[in-house]
Amino acid sequence: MKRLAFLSFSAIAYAVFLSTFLYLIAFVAGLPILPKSVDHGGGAPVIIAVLVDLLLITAFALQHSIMARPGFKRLWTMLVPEPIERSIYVLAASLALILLFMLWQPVPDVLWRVGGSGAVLLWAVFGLGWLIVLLSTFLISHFELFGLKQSWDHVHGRARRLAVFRTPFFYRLVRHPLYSGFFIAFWATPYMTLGHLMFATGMSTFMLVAIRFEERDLVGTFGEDYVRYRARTGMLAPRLRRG
Ligand SMILES: C[S@@+](CC[C@H](N)C(=O)[O-])C[C@H]1O[C@@H](n2cnc3c(N)ncnc32)[C@H](O)[C@@H]1O
Repeated sequence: MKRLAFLSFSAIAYAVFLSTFLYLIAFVAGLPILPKSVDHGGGAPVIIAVLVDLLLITAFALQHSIMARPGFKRLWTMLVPEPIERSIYVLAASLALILLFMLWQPVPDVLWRVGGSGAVLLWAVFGLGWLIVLLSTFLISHFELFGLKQSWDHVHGRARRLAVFRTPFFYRLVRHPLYSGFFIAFWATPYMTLGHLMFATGMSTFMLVAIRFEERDLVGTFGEDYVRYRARTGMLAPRLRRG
């Protein structure tokens, strides 16, 4: 019974994540039909908008960075059941994003506006970024990344498996293709406002910091395999020269 309750919780967390992820795509695209997007809804004075937006990005970054650390997970799983620890993380990350969507204050000053075929090209790059994000989650292990696999295994009485070092497809060339996809999706736009620039800059800074922490953990987990991989692979873009 408890196992099924865990699985239901993980399924709900996954559904919340999926809805949040889809909303994020529309939010960054600035779709005017949304109640709130990076460019629509709200109307605070610029200084208030900048402060609120920076706080929202910082809250998201802190939630993500703290809850992903092995030390935090060790302490946290003394309080919460291990099979749903990842689902709680996924739910917390989604809630931090929902908070950002709700309270985001657009700063509508336009920095660039591209029309015609340039706009089509930029939208295509934007779509490609999201596709890379989604594909990368499946390359690493989509259902494990979003907590479903852990509670599924628990229902079937399977012991928790150790992390496996993988370098499939994009990962052969780039160590963090999922983040590369986010970089592309956040920056490729035919209509860049000051608010969007703040969002893209804040999230990009967070990802660069997150990579430092993640790589430290990955070296701790996979040791020399990861050190050698790091030496031969690009961080966010493929290396042009081998060395
Ligand atoms: C949100 S994913 C991001 C993965 C990577 N930073 C990227 O941008 O593609 C984070 C999880 O992926 C795992 N991970 C990252 N690189 C990995 C690899 N080469 N093999 C296995 N797991 C990896 C980390 O341990 C962490 O649990």
